Amino acid sequence: MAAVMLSSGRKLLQTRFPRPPVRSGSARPSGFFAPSEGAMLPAGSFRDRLAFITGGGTGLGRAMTMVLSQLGARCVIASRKLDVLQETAGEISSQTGNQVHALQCDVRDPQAVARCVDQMVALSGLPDVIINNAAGNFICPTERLTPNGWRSVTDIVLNGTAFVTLELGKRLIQAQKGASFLAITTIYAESGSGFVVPSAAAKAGVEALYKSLAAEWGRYGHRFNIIQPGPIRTKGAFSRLDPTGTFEKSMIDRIPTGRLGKPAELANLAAYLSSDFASWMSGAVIRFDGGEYVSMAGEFNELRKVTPDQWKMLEAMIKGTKGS
Ligand SMILES: CCCCCCCCCCC/C=C\C=C\C(=O)SCCNC(=O)CCNC(=O)[C@H](O)C(C)(C)COP(=O)(O)OP(=O)(O)OC[C@H]1O[C@@H](n2cnc3c(N)ncnc32)[C@H](O)[C@@H]1OP(=O)(O)O
Ligand SMILES: NC(=O)C1=CN([C@@H]2O[C@H](COP(=O)(O)OP(=O)(O)OC[C@H]3O[C@@H](n4cnc5c(N)ncnc54)[C@H](OP(=O)(O)O)[C@@H]3O)[C@@H](O)[C@H]2O)C=CC1
Repeated sequence: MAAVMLSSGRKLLQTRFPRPPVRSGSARPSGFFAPSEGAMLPAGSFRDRLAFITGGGTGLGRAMTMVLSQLGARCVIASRKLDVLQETAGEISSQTGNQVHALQCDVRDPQAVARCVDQMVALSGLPDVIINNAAGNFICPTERLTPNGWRSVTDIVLNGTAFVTLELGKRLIQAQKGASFLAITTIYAESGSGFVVPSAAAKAGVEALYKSLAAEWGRYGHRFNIIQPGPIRTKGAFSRLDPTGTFEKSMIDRIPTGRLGKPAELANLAAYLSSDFASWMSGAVIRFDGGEYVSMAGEFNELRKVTPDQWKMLEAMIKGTKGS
């Protein structure tokens, strides 16, 4: 705690500062921002709730399924690879004691989505929580992209999210059941980004879809929110976006909190947004990136590299300038 003193000597307020780095002499900001893992919400927050998570077998989808299951939810995870889903479902349910069902579903195919929802309804009913997390992506100069390459990403990300949302939305409306919809996009959905253009275009489309439905379907008891994660190590993402590992250090260097995110951190935010604690939250777009986006955006942020001695010199030069 640090007190701010007024000139009168009176204490104005007390501010809590993050703990200093553990390693003395370390200049890495990550020491200030240690991740907390473990479920953040009270136990039982999702008791009697059913959650449907696309791409729930791997990476961030797996982490979100784990936290929801720890908090009492029954979960259904769906993607193309049934063996991967079944392994994850078995591991999570044996740890949490709550049911996790694995259903094969290619979200690019609206009929497959309808069949998957039929199977979920037969097993457990309609969901209270829907997380559109499935995605495809790869780095590629846009002039090298084929129409099929474009389709392979946009079909999963934009059409897949739309097919899942339409299928479940219509059935929930028919059943007069409210639900929380969450989409996982990315920070460049807002800025755009070269070299991942199909993903940028599709994720921007997902954001428009979810913001639009937040306005239109609130009357049916549906909330729609979006998380834009920054870099979080998963095999699926890093093997396709930094296959040689060359860019990781420069990426971490531009993140003000000095580290990558952790799947469990993202999962806690997703659980909060999907929970009753967030029942007044709809249409929100939450950037969750350790500060990477603003760090890349600010024109002067590279001045972090200027040393104190260099600042002395710069200040003298600036102050020595007379006139315009
Ligand atoms: C300064 C650099 C910083 C680097 C930072 C690194 C880390 C950054 C982390 C931050 C990440 C931010 C956002 C992340 C968003 C994500 O979505 S990550 C999730 C990634 N996960 C996945 O992609 C999993 C699923 N993916 C797949 O299944 C496949 O990759 C694919 C291609 C999307 C779909 O598979 P499939 O349908 O089987 O498709 P294919 O038949 O294999 O291919 C279809 C067409 O696409 C062409 N293609 C495929 N790969 C490439 C490539 N690498 N380059 C060019 N073209 C490619 C393929 O040739 C096919 O087209 P044609 O038939 O015309 O040949
Ligand atoms: N990791 C990161 O740094 C970031 C990730 N994100 C987003 O987070 C989410 C999860 O990514 P991450 O966990 O890293 O990567 P993964 O590759 O692990 O996750 C992608 C998931 O999507 C599933 N999937 C792909 N295609 C389809 C399909 N046609 N139908 C159904 N499911 C499909 C995959 O399963 P299967 O192969 O079995 O179909 C896989 O489980 C994505 O939306 C991604 O865009 C955003 C920003 C940063």
